[in-house]
Amino acid sequence: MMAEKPYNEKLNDSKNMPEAVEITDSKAAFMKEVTAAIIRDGDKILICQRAADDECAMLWEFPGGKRENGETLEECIIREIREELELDIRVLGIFTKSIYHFNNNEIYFTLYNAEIIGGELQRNVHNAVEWVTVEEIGEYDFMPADIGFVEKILKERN
Ligand SMILES: Nc1nc2c([nH]c(=O)n2[C@H]2C[C@H](O)[C@@H](COP(=O)(O)OP(=O)(O)OP(=O)(O)O)O2)c(=O)[nH]1
Repeated sequence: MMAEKPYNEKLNDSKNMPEAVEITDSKAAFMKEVTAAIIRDGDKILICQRAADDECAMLWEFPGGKRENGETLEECIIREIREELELDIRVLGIFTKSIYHFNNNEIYFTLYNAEIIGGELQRNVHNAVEWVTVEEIGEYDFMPADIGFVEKILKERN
């Protein structure tokens, strides 16, 4: 059993990340594979605010969600973006992977770079969606697990 990590401990260690994680029933209760996307249009990035009645209400995030059984991580991000925003995306590559620990949970994140190839933006689950520049993104209150991602975006802006 892995020792519990402090709430805000983040690991951004892609070297140790497997491409996909086999989740057995005994692990499923505390381990999630989550995909999210940095969707860019010109110099803007699409960010989303979680709904008021949601886990982590009103914090900002990159759109995405949990992998379902039988789908790959790429299929997962394409499905989630379609469900949440009614956009069709093309995955351009992996921006980063990380493992985030909180309470007794582990989230295996894969954050993709993606571009829109179709659809009309709808807000099916979020409280708000905004297109922001890299200069503006630091002003938003992101989910704890995303703070490292935002820092990496800021660092790589040039
Ligand atoms: N989509 C997304 N989830 C994030 C981010 N940061 C972060 O900590 N999370 C967490 C919140 C959840 O515990 C988990 C994914 O949640 P979700 O609620 O979006 O997943 P889902 O669409 O599959 O949701 P559901 O069907 O279970 O309601 O990852 C992020 O940037 N994007």
